[in-house]
Amino acid sequence: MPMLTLPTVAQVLSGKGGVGKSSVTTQLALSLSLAGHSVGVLDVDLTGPSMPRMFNIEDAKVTQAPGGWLPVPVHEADPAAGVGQLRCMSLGFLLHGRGDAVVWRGPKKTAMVRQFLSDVLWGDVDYLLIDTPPGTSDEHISLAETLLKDARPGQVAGAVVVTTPQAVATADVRKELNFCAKTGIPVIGVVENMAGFVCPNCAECTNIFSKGGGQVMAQEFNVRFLDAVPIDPQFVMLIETGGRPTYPQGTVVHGEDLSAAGREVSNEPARKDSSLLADKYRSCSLEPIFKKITQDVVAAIG
Ligand SMILES: Nc1ncnc2c1ncn2[C@@H]1O[C@H](COP(=O)(O)OP(=O)(O)OP(=O)(O)O)[C@@H](O)[C@H]1O
Ligand code: SF4
Repeated sequence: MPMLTLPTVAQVLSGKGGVGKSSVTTQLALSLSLAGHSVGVLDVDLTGPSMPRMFNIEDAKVTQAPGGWLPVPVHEADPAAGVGQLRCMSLGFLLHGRGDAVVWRGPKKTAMVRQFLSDVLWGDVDYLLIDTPPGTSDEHISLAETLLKDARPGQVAGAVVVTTPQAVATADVRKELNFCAKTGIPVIGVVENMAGFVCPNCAECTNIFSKGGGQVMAQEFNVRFLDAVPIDPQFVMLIETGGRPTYPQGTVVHGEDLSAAGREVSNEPARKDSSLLADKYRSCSLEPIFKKITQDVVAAIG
């Protein structure tokens, strides 16, 4: 296999499922692109690809061009506004239906990961973020083998490791940090996600999943602690709907409050440029935290 021509690569990893890897990947990508960088996101969560939904580009199709696949644009660059382009590649775009199950054995997953790393035409992208499935499965081993064997020196920036604070999560995430050490993947830092819930009414912080577990783990492994990200109901909506328009607060039809469940306005024409997502991201209370995490990641990558 020839040397990879990828831009700087950072993987988002966690030994535990559901801790927010895909959410963190999405926010890092938006934060980087809104800071003017050109960004690619590769979704190697082959059995549960969530990037197309999170970016609100579920119905997009990947185009085959001479030399490889063209990734799907999330938004285009807008130099006047200081915004860089954002592109995404996911197996989700290649499946026939949204509910299709991917039941593949290891060799097929390995082949797909290698193909994603070599055959996607990212173009002029500054950073490539890779969203991974939980654990240390076939996808992780194939990624590590391919990147460390075929990448140029310095091309693989390392891993952002996501955990939630409680011991049951950090126990699994410790295994991921040991995996990084064994395979030689540098750890950029640890994000402690879902660290407390700040009440929107009284600003009281309740530590639903305990607190500080990610920070303690980072100290133990002598790696950078990037930040703690609280639980934010507005953020769930942003991630769940991919920025799609939802009914405004207090929309009651036939006695049903459509805004309460964050129901989407289905007849609203789709905004192809996903600028809605960027707008909602900017107004989310977690934006300053992700902005700081992104700056620290960029500083660490150098
Ligand atoms: N800080 C947060 N505040 C509120 N909700 C969050 C936060 N982080 C993640 N979530 C929500 O938690 C759920 C799981 O997040 P996500 O899909 O990013 O996790 P994951 O680790 O990628 O999952 P998987 O292991 O299935 O790939 C999503 O519904 C997301 O909206
Ligand atoms: S103090 Fe508790 S009950 Fe009161 S508004 Fe805040 S979270 Fe809700």
